[in-house]
Amino acid sequence: MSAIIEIRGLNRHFKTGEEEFHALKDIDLSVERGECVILRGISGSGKTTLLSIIAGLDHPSSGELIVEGERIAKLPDRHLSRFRGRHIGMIFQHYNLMEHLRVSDNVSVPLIPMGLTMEEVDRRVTEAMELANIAHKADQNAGYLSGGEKQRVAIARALAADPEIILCDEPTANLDRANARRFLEILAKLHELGKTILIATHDPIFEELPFEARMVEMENGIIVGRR
Ligand SMILES: Nc1ncnc2c1ncn2[C@@H]1O[C@H](COP(=O)(O)OP(=O)(O)OP(=O)(O)O)[C@@H](O)[C@H]1O
Repeated sequence: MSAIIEIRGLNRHFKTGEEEFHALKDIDLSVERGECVILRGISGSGKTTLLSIIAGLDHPSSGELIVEGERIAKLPDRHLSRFRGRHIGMIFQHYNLMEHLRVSDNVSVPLIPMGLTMEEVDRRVTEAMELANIAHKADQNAGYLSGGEKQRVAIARALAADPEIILCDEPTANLDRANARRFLEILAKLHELGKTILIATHDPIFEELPFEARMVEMENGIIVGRR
């Protein structure tokens, strides 16, 4: 296996007035292709900051980050968004759906810049909705869905471009336990498909994942434990 994400000596400082806040401190993390990594830690430990940097939504203050062989912090913005669109799917706690649009339209959004034929867009959207168990709501407006269904639309949207890497930030925070368990089942399917998955969470339900995952504990911007 080769590392799909390689992080070495990564730091992130934020300037707040005169103060400098050190949100990530000397992070080393190597994630193999097809691996599932659970980043755990209390609120404020740096999980979201780390995921945002891996997604190229934020930049490290120093250190090295290589994703799919690219030093992404060095990519110009235009290339970075294309890179992200192709390689990274993101599932966040707030789903950011376009509520007045149909489920299938929401799922097709990441495919728009890819210049695909209508048939190819339809094929990918249908496949992603089936994988995320939301195909039966394809024509419904996203605004009328339940919380669990909205999340499944967000999952389908993250999968539409068939990215190798899936990043999830507190994905079960707004779900009841039954929907959280359904989310674990979808993750198991993605794992079987060989996706590389990183999840930031403090939800103990991830102890029940039906496949092997690596636990990485964060505290105050530092990785304090791994297993
Ligand atoms: N843009 C910013 N400016 C200043 N401080 C920031 C900024 N972004 C994050 N931080 C700080 O960095 C620390 C880590 O935040 P982060 O959101 O990564 O934590 P987290 O572990 O994901 O927490 P949660 O579980 O609550 O989402 C926090 O103390 C936060 O206030």
